[in-house]
Amino acid sequence: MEKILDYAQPSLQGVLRIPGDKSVSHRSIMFGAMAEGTTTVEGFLLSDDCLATIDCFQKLGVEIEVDGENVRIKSNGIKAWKEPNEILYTGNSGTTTRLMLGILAGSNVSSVLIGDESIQKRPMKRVTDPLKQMGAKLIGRENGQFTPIAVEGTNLESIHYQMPVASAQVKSAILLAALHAQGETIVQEMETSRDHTEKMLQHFGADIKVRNKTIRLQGGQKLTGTHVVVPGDISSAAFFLAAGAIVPRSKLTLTNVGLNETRTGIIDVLQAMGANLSINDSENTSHEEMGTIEIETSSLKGTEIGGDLIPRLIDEIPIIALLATQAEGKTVIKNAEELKVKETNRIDAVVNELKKLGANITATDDGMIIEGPTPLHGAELVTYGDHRIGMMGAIASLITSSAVTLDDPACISVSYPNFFEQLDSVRNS
Ligand SMILES: O=C(O)C1=C[C@@H](OP(=O)(O)O)[C@@H](O)[C@H](O)C1
Ligand SMILES: C=C(OP(=O)(O)O)C(=O)O
Repeated sequence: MEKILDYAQPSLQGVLRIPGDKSVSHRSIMFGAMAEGTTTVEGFLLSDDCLATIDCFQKLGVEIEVDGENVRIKSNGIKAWKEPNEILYTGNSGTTTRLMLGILAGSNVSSVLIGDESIQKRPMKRVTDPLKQMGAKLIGRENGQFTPIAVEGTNLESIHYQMPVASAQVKSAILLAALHAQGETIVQEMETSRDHTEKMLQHFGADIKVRNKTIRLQGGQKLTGTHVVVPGDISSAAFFLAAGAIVPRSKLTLTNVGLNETRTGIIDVLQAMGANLSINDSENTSHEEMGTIEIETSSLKGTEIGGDLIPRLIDEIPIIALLATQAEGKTVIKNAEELKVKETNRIDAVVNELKKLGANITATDDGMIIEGPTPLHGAELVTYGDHRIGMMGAIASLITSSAVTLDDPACISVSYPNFFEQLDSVRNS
């Protein structure tokens, strides 16, 4: 059902505790299911994508109890999983689909993976190709390019793999397969992508070496159940960082924000644009860095975003584009062609929807160019079923001169189920 967002010149004030990181939440379940013993998770993100991951492992016979944001996983390790008698449904989640392929390849069960309409269009060959080189038995639509994909768990060999694309999902699928393969696997990245898998492997007791964008992992290592504290998701925080910067008379404090440096590109961009923000990174209860960020209404200037910054903010580009519409001068986003294979083609979706609001924005082959500042007006926006496009539209509505209609606000629960509740809690008027 559509949602009409009609806010009369609001300001934003208050404190928000940012909900759990989606990438770390997925991995906490996956690692807990592969490990021997009990794993307890604190701050788990109860979003549609992460619930899809839980559902897949429950179908594999892993005992998982969810009590609010606390999750308990009991497993006797990957060899104890049972063959699922149902298809594993990965919903809208690229992370679930791609990482599961790596994990299942080295298990001793046979299974079939399928996702929603968006997942069925997203490229899987980037994962199935290296996994097949490791000996994985995978059969997917169009030669392993798309789901549904059937996986027959088998004994895997190690691989020396030069990543052709900066993708943490590809890297993680290979590393998780490598854990159950024979010999040492080496993965070389062109640009450093998020390293939650590497950090969590260490946290669960594995020996992994990372140096100069080269990762080495010896196969046959056992993981041991442990306690995981999930930091808040900086990709979710990004929407409120942007809102705090562009909505007049605003000041927001965001607590519990994950500050892993492979994810903090949004902070670098806000600083380059001249935003009024401060970070206190003294909270230290997780194996991942976390802290509090304060942001105030800011005068922004355009900036250039490309190169190795892109993987550090890939999911934040929709909201950065909105920021850029309010910045003085030109913002150029380049080397971001990966946006075309996300939940939807995010270059086209961002450009189409921001244009409807009156933005001066042009799509390029590998990104977009935005000229600002431009006053924005209301319009009927399409989310394309993409949570990040939906949240970009909702934040834009805080500064539009008239109402914004979102066709499918429900898609936001893929990563941020309490987004509107949190927005209402800091919004005056
Ligand atoms: O590994 C992960 O948890 C993710 C990796 C990124 O995707 P790619 O690996 O396709 O870049 C990111 O866009 C996605 O939201 C989550
Ligand atoms: C791209 C995203 O997630 P996934 O690839 O897991 O669907 C995202 O959350 O923006």
